[in-house]
Amino acid sequence: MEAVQFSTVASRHFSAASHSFSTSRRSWCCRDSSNDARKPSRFRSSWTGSSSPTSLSSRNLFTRELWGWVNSKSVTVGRGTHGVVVRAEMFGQLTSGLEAAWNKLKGEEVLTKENIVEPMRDIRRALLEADVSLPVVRRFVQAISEQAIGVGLIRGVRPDQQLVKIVNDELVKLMGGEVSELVFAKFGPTVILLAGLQGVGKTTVCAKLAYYLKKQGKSCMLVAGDVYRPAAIDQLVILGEQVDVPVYTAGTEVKPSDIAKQGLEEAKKKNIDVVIMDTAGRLQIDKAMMDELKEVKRALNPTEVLLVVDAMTGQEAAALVTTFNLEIGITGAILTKLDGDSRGGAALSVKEVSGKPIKLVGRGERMEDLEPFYPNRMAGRILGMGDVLSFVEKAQEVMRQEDAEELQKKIMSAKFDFNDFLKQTRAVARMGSMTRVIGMIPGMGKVTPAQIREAEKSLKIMEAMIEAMTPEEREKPELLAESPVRRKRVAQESGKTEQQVNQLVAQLFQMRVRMKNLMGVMEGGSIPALSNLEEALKTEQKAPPGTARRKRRSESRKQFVNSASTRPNPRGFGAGN
Ligand SMILES: Nc1nc2c(ncn2[C@@H]2O[C@H](COP(=O)(O)OP(=O)(O)OP(=O)(O)O)[C@@H](O)[C@H]2O)c(=O)[nH]1
Repeated sequence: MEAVQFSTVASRHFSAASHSFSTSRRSWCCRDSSNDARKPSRFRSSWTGSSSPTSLSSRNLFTRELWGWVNSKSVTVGRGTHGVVVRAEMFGQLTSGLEAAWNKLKGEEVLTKENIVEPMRDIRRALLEADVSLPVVRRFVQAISEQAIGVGLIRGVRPDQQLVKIVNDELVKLMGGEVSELVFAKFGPTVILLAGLQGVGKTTVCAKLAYYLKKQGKSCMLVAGDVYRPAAIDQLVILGEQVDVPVYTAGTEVKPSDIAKQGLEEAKKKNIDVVIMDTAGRLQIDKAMMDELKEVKRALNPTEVLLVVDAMTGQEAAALVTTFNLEIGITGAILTKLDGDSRGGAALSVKEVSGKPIKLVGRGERMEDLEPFYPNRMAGRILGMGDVLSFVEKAQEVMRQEDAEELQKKIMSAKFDFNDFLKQTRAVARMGSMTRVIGMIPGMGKVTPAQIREAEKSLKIMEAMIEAMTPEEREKPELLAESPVRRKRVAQESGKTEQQVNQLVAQLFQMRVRMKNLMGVMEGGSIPALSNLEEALKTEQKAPPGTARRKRRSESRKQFVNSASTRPNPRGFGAGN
């Protein structure tokens, strides 16, 4: 068998051969699927030939190949039909609990309200056992169920894999979505105040953080503010030496807020970039500790106030973050001891319960064991299903491309109907907020938030009217164009005015012509086509009043006449029937 590295030939020639991913060899193997003979040159010719890699058939092949990949015996994704079990080391119990949920869906064709009941119960149980707080679990399961029922069928993707993807995306959201970066002061030293209960790893985090920031080229200074445990000062000095960072100490007789002020002055004199202040912990929250922290905070005016919490305390960690935030005001949390026997409750609950992000995580006792908290990586680890996730993402991408191609055909033949309209609007909604989507369209940079809000409102109104149409009317808008009675019915059923329905129908016909024209401009390539599109948009905007519109109107009329099986009433919308 001709084995090649995926990164080289196979990546470019993906759909020309069938692939299997062997985890033991960590390389991609390509085999000509139509002919077992080993003919690497044939792969090349099929891709340098006339058939475009983006043609519909090649994409179908691509989907099939991916399907083969993820189902091949050598792929290690979960138990049962996939063969070997891969379980994330971290949160092992949670991972196997969730695995039970996917397994319940084996053999199902689609996700339905009925067949997700059991998996949802498993997900709920797994999260509760991981010590995730109950309200968080409730919201999470609710969100998953809603999406699972509403999700469309993706060709080649099994329902259990779809569910894995939905759970993954929700887990990422639950943990805050994006990485929450540390904030640095614009002028003078950045001050990071660390707080937390006894033994959670504060002192260790001080040094780890200095080590982490030093690697980013920042000079650091540690300030020893734990005056109640003399050993804590010594510990900080030793750790400071270990990471080669100066430590400011003033003994145990000085008030922590004074130590803070003196330390900060010293750092300013030395032009230090970041000052990290260690504070005393307590066995549990008490008023004296909170008052002292408030005083230190006032003295330092810190850029970041980070609460250090122990991951092994589960949802208790989330409750602590909430309390500290209410009492002293914090900017985020650092979760330590994630390398230990933590069940996941803390990582999953902190953001949702307290509203404050986990900024960093400690995963060991060594100085280098501190890293940013990546919600997506964490979700991946919890699920232990990297292969399935990337497969579903790729399949979704392929589906989007196929959709786009079908859409393109409809646009070119001016057959774009209300079903397409609804489908496209919903697809856009799935891509994220309107602001984000608009931001990706060339020439749309100057759209104001107010305009976007208006557009979102209009889309909702349009959706309501389209939903009140019969399937036949959606497919053949001509029926509505010809019949005021139908339009009146749609208006009544959707709770909108007849004028709004008339406008919507008229807009669809105008849209058909405009899109056909623009698609014509875009044909022929990607990058030049994009600039052509921008040019076309600009020309449309610049055209003297009346010219473009007149041209569009006449084309719109022509198109309308062509597309209607019977001609609409020449008196136009609103004329009696
Ligand atoms: N396994 C593991 N151990 C850690 C981690 N972070 C800290 N520790 C250990 O936890 C213990 C307590 O850490 P300290 O830094 O002394 O905790 P502290 O919060 O400063 O404690 P007090 O000074 O008593 O308030 C030490 O043995 C550390 O080595 C971590 O991420 N993983």
